[in-house]
Amino acid sequence: MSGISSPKAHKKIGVAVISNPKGKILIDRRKSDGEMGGLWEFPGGKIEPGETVEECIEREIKEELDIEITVSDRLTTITHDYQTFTVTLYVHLCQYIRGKPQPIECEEIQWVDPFLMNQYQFPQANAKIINLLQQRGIKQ
Ligand SMILES: Nc1nc2c([nH]c(=O)n2[C@H]2C[C@H](O)[C@@H](COP(=O)(O)OP(=O)(O)OP(=O)(O)O)O2)c(=O)[nH]1
Ligand SMILES: [Mg+2]
Repeated sequence: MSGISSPKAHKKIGVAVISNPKGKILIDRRKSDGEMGGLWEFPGGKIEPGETVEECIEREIKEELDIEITVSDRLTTITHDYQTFTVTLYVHLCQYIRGKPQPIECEEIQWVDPFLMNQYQFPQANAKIINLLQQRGIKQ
């Protein structure tokens, strides 16, 4: 044990669970070269200073996918410790309104049934989101 360790970065992320009228949810695959490369995620990104979570989600979805959505209730908030940083995901349910999703910042996009999400590889922090979506699916 030696040396001074600087605290881990803590990223605060607005995350959109966008559903369409068929009950499918939009996921995107992260670029293969970056952090968590090639993993699937729910679209979203870093909350900027002065921004609400809802504003962040609307902005990120326009920037990343160029579609129009409605941001509804918070589904959950998850804090997860990765090896090199900590992340808090502020996850909101959202409804797809219009526009064809464009893979502007990602590798690819898919609409998936929540019960088929186990076939996709997501970051560790996402397990709870997927469980919640599957529980909701059963209740409906
Ligand atoms: N968007 C999104 N990010 C997620 C999910 N699960 C998860 O662990 N993350 C992590 C991965 C990234 O470290 C971070 C989001 O980073 P980002 O790459 O979308 O955001 P950003 O461009 O604003 O951030 P950065 O490149 O400046 O670090 O949150 C998820 O489902 N969606
Ligand atoms: Mg992002």
